[in-house]
Amino acid sequence: MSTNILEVKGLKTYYRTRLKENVYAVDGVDFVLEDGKTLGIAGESGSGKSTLALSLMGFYFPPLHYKSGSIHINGTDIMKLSKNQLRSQILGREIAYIPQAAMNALNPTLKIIRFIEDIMKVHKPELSKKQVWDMAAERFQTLNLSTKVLTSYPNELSGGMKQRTVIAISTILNPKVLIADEPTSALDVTSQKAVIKLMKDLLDKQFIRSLVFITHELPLLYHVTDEIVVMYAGEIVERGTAHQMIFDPIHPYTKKLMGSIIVPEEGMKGHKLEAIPGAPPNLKKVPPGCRFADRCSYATKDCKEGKVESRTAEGRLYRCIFDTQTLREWYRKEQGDGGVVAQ
Ligand SMILES: Nc1ncnc2c1ncn2[C@@H]1O[C@H](COP(=O)(O)OP(=O)(O)OP(=O)(O)O)[C@@H](O)[C@H]1O
Repeated sequence: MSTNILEVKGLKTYYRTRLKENVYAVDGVDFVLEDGKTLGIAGESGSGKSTLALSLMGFYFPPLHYKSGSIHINGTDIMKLSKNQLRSQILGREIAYIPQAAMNALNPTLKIIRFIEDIMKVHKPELSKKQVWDMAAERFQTLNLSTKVLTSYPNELSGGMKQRTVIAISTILNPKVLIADEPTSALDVTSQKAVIKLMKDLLDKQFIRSLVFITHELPLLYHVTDEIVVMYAGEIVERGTAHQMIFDPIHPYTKKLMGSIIVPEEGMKGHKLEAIPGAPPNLKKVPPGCRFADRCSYATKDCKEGKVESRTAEGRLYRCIFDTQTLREWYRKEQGDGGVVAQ
């Protein structure tokens, strides 16, 4: 029987700005991640991906606040834990998180081995310095990273190597889930591929069991994840298998997101490239109906005014008032309009 390593129900979190306004960045998110599975989270900048990641880790420090909902990590309700319990029992062991631009946050005055020693001092204090070195060297070798990296300073490493090193350090305790926020952004294509390969190696060698990979580049997820969710304005608007989401998106936003990609990935052929007109709604005051309605060419009065619930069809979930048949019919009529097909 499969178990859920991550279970999120009705999660709402928000930022309280200095002007005392609330930004509803994660606004009623539900999803589960089964043990052994990989999940991609995609969406435009500002859709709430990073806030969702921070929220999942229980990182509630002003201006970020928890409003409601539950987060279970491997069966534990993390909202019931103290900050200390969260740090000693969950973070690093059950779940590890690599924030955006983590590679640039490494203290430049410390050699890489020092970061690993610091983790071990907290989690495995019984290990000697030599044992920590041997363990780190073995792990780096297994992941095809040179052990020379361990004695290097962060600034001596290239961007791609720094990112792979951060990933290796963050997973040294074999967490069950790794949440990686934009781990490939700001890297050249070769380095991006090396990072993806490293993620796959971590999964294959069971150093991690599950992965949540966040990116604004939806097609990249095809190579690493079983399923993808697309976020828009703080909500999940569609969830399906990676293949469904990339080759047969149903929600008009996912469809447009795929149509706006600049560099189609291997195995995909881009159609007419088209930017998504307009901008996402202001998350301080979200519209009552579908949040994408103002940018959607199919939107009606009902979309703008009525509450739009998630619905399931063909094993996927999407938030739109139209059924899949109607949407597909419209897409067929506009064929060539921003779709992506398998080559
Ligand atoms: N510290 C903050 N204070 C107030 N609002 C914030 C803060 N950080 C983010 N936000 C707002 O929360 C919303 C969600 O932002 P978030 O960074 O989670 O989006 P994202 O999808 O991860 O975007 P990106 O890909 O650019 O990181 C946005 O409207 C953003 O402006």
